[in-house]
Amino acid sequence: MWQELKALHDRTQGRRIVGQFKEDPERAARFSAQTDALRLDYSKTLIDASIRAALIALCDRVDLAGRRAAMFGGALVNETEHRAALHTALRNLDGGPVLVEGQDVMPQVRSGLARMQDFSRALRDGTLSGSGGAITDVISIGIGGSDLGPAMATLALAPYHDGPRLHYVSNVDGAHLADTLKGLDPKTTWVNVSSKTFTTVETMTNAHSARDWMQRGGGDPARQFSAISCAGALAGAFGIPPERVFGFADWVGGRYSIWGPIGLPLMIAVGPDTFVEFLRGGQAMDAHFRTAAWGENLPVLMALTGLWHSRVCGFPTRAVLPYDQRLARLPAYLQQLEMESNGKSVAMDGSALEGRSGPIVWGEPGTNGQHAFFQLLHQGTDVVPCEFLIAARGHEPEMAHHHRLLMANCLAQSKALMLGRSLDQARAMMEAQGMQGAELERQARHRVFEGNRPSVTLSYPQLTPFVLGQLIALYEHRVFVEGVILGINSFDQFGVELGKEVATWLTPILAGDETGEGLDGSTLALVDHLRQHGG
Ligand SMILES: O=P(O)(O)OC[C@H]1O[C@](O)(CO)[C@@H](O)[C@@H]1O
Repeated sequence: MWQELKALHDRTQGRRIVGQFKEDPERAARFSAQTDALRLDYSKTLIDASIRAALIALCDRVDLAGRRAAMFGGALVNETEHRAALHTALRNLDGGPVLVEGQDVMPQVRSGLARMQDFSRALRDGTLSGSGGAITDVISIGIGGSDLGPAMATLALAPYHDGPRLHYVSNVDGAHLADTLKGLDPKTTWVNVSSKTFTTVETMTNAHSARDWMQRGGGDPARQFSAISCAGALAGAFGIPPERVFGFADWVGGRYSIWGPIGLPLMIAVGPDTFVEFLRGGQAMDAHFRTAAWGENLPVLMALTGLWHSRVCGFPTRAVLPYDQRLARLPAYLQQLEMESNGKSVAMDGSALEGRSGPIVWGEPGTNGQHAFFQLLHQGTDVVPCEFLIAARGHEPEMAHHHRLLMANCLAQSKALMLGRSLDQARAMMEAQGMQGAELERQARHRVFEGNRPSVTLSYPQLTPFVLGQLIALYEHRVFVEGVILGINSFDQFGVELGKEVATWLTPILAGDETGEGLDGSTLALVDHLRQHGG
C-alpha cells in the first residue's frame, strides 16, 4: 500500500519546496483548504498533485468512508474493548438519533447536558454554596483525559471566564495539590473529582487529601464536592450523593470526553451558553468531516500530510507550535490524544504493525519556543515537520501591535524553515562584515540553513469557543483517519497498564512494608537510595 508513495518520495529527492511556488503560482490556493472558521495551508511541504492523489487513494483503499460511518453510527469500532466511540454524539446538538446496539443515546446525552447546565448555573449564581458562602474557587481533580481537555480549554477560553476561579490538580506529587490549595478558603472552595473509573490512584489520592484539607479548614465536604464518573457507586461510597454525580457512558473514551460531563469544570468557568458554542464548533467540524470531499477535508488532509511525513518521509516527530499563548496546553493535550490513540505496534487484527505508528508529538507556544528549541528545528540533523497555529486577531485590541509581532514571527518561522540560507549567502554575509579566508569559511558554515523543512499552518479569525470546538474536533478526526489508514485501534490504551501495575507493587516496598526481593538490581538500588534519603 505504501510502495507507490515510497516511489513518489524518491522522486522528490533534490526538489525544493520553495521551487514549487515558482513552478505553480497558484500553489498556495491549490494546497490549502478551509471550513467557515479554520484554514489549513499545507503548501509548504513537498506534497505535489500526484503525491496528494496517491495519499487520497489510501482513504478508499481502507474504506475510510465506511469506517467513518461506523464510528458516527455507533458501531463497536473499539474492537478490543467491544465499545462504540461516540464522543460525536455529545455535540450532536441538532442531529437525529444515534443508535448503540439498537438504543438511541441522544435522550441520555440531552438530559446529561441539561443537568450540567443546571448545576453550573447553581454554582455560578450562588444557589449552591459552601459553609462560608458563595463559591469563589473550584478545584477540579483528575488526570489524563479527565484533566487535559478541560484544563487546556479553560486556559484557551480565559477571555470568556465569568464564573468562579478554576484550578486543575492532576499530579500525585503532593506539590501540585499543596501549591493549589495555598491561599484558597476551604469554606468557599468547591472540589470536583473527575475520573471515569473512580479508581485512578493519582486522582483518588488527591481527592482524599483535598477532602481532609476542607474538613480541617471548616469547609463541608458533604456539600462542597461533586464527581464526574461512570462509576456512580464508587463516587457514592466516597461520600458524594447521586445528585452531584455526573455519569457518562462507556462509549466516551477518556481523551475524547471534554464534550460531555468531563467538560463541566469548563462550563462552570465560562457558563453554559459559551460551552454550547464550543459544542457547536465541534458539531460543525463533524459535519465538515462527514461531507467534504477527501481533498477538501481538513481532518483528512491533516492526517494525510502527517502520514506523508512520518510514514513515508520517516520523520519521527512532529512539533505543534501554537502562536497563541492561551493554547499553551494544546501540545500536552495532543500528546495524549495522538500518542495514546496511535502509539501502538499491533494492528487492529493482532498482527504486528508494519512500519512506523503515529509520530511523537511535542511543542510549545510561539514565540517562546523560538528562544529554546528552534535552533534544532532550523539546523539540527533531524527534520521535524512543524504545525503552526495563528489567529488573525487576539482578544486585546489595545495590544494589537503585540499581535502583529506574533503573526510576523509565526509566518517568518515557516518561511525561514522553507527558504533556508545557502553557503554562498552565508559567505556574502561574512564578507560584508569584513571577514576573510579560513575564518570566513568556518564562520559561514555555522550560518548555513539547509531549509526545505516542511510545515503546515492552521489559521483562524480569533480563538473563540466555536473555533476552539472546531479545532479540537479537527484533531480528534485527524487521529481517527491516521488510525484507520495505519490499521490501528485508536480507542484503546493498553500501553498505560503495565507501569501502573508495577507502581502498585513497588509502593509497599518503598514504604518498607515489603522487601524488595526479586527486584532487578537497578530498581532495588534506586529504592534503597530513596529510602535512605527519605523522611
Ligand atoms: O478517568 P480515569 O478513569 O481516572 O482515567 C484517567 C486517564 O487514565 C488513562 O487510563 C491512562 O492512564 C487515560 O486513558 C484516562 O484518560
